[in-house]
Amino acid sequence: MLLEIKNLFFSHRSDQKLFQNFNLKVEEGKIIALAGESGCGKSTLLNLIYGLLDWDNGEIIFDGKPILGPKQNLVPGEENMKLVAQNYDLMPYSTVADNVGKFISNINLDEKKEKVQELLKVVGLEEFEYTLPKYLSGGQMQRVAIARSLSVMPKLLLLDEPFSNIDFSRKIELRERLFNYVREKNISLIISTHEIQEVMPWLDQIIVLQEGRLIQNDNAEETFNNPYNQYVAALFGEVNVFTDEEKSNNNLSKNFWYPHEIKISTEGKEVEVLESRFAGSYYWNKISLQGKNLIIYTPEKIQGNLKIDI
Ligand SMILES: Nc1ncnc2c1ncn2[C@@H]1O[C@H](COP(=O)(O)OP(=O)(O)OP(=O)(O)O)[C@@H](O)[C@H]1O
Repeated sequence: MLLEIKNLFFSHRSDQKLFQNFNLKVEEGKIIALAGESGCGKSTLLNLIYGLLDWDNGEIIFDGKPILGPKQNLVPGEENMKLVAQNYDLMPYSTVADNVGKFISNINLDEKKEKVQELLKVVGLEEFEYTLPKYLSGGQMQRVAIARSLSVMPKLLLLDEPFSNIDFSRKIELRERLFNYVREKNISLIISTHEIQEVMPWLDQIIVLQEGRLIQNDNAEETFNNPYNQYVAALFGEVNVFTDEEKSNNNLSKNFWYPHEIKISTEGKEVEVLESRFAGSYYWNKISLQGKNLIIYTPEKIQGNLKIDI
């Protein structure tokens, strides 16, 4: 096991109960998303794993050794682990290349230069090699910090919202190159995100936190298809929720239905279309099933009274 958290208790303040007897095991070589709504404890958990916070009770074991908080370990951080936090901590008077190469040994300068080039390519910053961080955008600085963290070939890389400042088209390129790179180098990755859809295709596992509790820990498909509760389902976007009573009254197989799962059909339950709006690659529709409003996506605009398959 690469990482094991055992019976961890931690709160930022005495009136807060964030992690209460928290347990987690992470195997080597996995790409894992740490998901959950804002404030659920994602950044805190990454900081705990990296040894930046002192916890009240419990253990964090990384690569067979206990992680120590700042009270016991004056220079936080582990040799085989890197954290890219939301502040990127770049050296302001050094170029992008020097920042990326900060942790790479100077013994073989040609090799170092090659490695820096390779990493700049992964994050798409080849043209900014000689630029100083102050001339970079927030998203570019974030990418420099990611490249620097990869330079040491950590066994475990912790990325806190790595795409938060990066625009959509760049994000698509970056995520593919980044995930392929860590996979190729067998670097385990824990990436915190509240945009789970953005990283889904690359994930081995999703860990869902709700107010400091681990409520689901499954592969992406299982988490999507069998969300533990409404909170988990809602991480994937809009969701229609049926109570147990509504589920049995309507003879449904499950409580949570994503909009794309409910289809217009020639036979089925009668519904009234309340709204139908263009949403790009689909129409977003609000329909009423015996007074219960549902959201469904359709390829065409719909109206009037129709039937649905659910
Ligand atoms: N230094 C701190 N002192 C006191 N409370 C804190 C501190 N840092 C975080 N918190 C609180 O702890 C809880 C968890 O915060 P954390 O930043 O870990 O959440 P998060 O899931 O990473 O949120 P986001 O997605 O918005 O980054 C929140 O309620 C937050 O207000």
